[in-house]
Amino acid sequence: MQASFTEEKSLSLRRLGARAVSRYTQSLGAALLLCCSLLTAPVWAQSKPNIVILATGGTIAGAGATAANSATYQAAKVPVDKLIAGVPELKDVANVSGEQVFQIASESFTNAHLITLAKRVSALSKQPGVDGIVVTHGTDTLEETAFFLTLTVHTDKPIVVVGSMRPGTAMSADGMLNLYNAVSVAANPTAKGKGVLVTMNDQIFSARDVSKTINIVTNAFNSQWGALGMNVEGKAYWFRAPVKRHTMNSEFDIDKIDSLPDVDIVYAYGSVPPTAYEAFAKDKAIIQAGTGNGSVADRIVPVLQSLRAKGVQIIRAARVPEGFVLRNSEQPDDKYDWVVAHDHKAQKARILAMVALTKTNDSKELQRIFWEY
Ligand SMILES: NC(=O)C[C@H](N)C(=O)O
Repeated sequence: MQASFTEEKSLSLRRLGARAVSRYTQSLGAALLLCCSLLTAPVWAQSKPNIVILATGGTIAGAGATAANSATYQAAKVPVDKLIAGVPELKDVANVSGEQVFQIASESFTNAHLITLAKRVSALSKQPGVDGIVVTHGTDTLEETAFFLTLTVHTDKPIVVVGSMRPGTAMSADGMLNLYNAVSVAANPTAKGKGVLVTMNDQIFSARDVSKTINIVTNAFNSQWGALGMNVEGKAYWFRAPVKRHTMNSEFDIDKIDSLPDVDIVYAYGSVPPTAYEAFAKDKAIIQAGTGNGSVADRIVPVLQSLRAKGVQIIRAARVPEGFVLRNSEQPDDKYDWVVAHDHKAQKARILAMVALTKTNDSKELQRIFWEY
């Protein structure tokens, strides 16, 4: 049956509309296809971040005689270019370059090493062509170096410190995946502004409160406050963020620090003698890793009061692995003009005290700094 004019007109309008809709759909589809192809372009086609690896030695650069030697090896043997060559997948996540700053086991780090490394990190972080920095480091003092960097390097670019518990020559060596995780995190924009990070055993820790707590397994690093997140197959999953001051929000700047004052640690125990404290009488500060809540033996109190009277700052930390030292609990800190280290273990308290003493020798200012960092 022939359709009437009106019907024909409406029919053609419908056809026009349908054609327009299908053309629009086709062009929309093409546009979407183009966007998707750009988004899923092969990794090499996307511009990748530039990450610099500063190598300092440690077990991650270690070598053992056989694959069974996971604990018997020599640290600080493998140069940075071989570390990078050993993980070809790094080029999938970043444009990587390497510098050999030192080649030492980290138990041999000194204050001079800390300053040299931090100044290099600071200089690199100021270069527009550098998007992130990875520091490979021995695990023994990794936490101290990472904390020093987070206190003194003014950048929001990701800085990630990484090590390994087994040499690359061992079965189930952990260094390669640790390095891949570290570069992935340093290349990840979501890692910006979180302070210096430590990646070990797939976890991402804050440099502030991570410590090596076990000395012969690959999950050697822990924080009593937990990891910030995890890195799995090159992707970071965050669950927490730091609340203490660091990097851009720090009042300390490595570009203005050329030396560090003497601060040493006394490890307290039943019958600890006064000589352990008097040995450091010329220091700017003595950290006591005290029993329990940072307690001080009654025979040691007058020794510390005498040292304080000579200008030595007394800082009470605890040898207990978890918890934090409360001011005036069991010890009259206000009366004796002592400082408490808050939740910092003695080795971290020493780093913070050295940095703080480059700016102040006032015990009330020191206490503020221990609350805030
Ligand atoms: N796993 C390690 O890296 C231990 C070594 N002693 C170091 O700190 O350099």
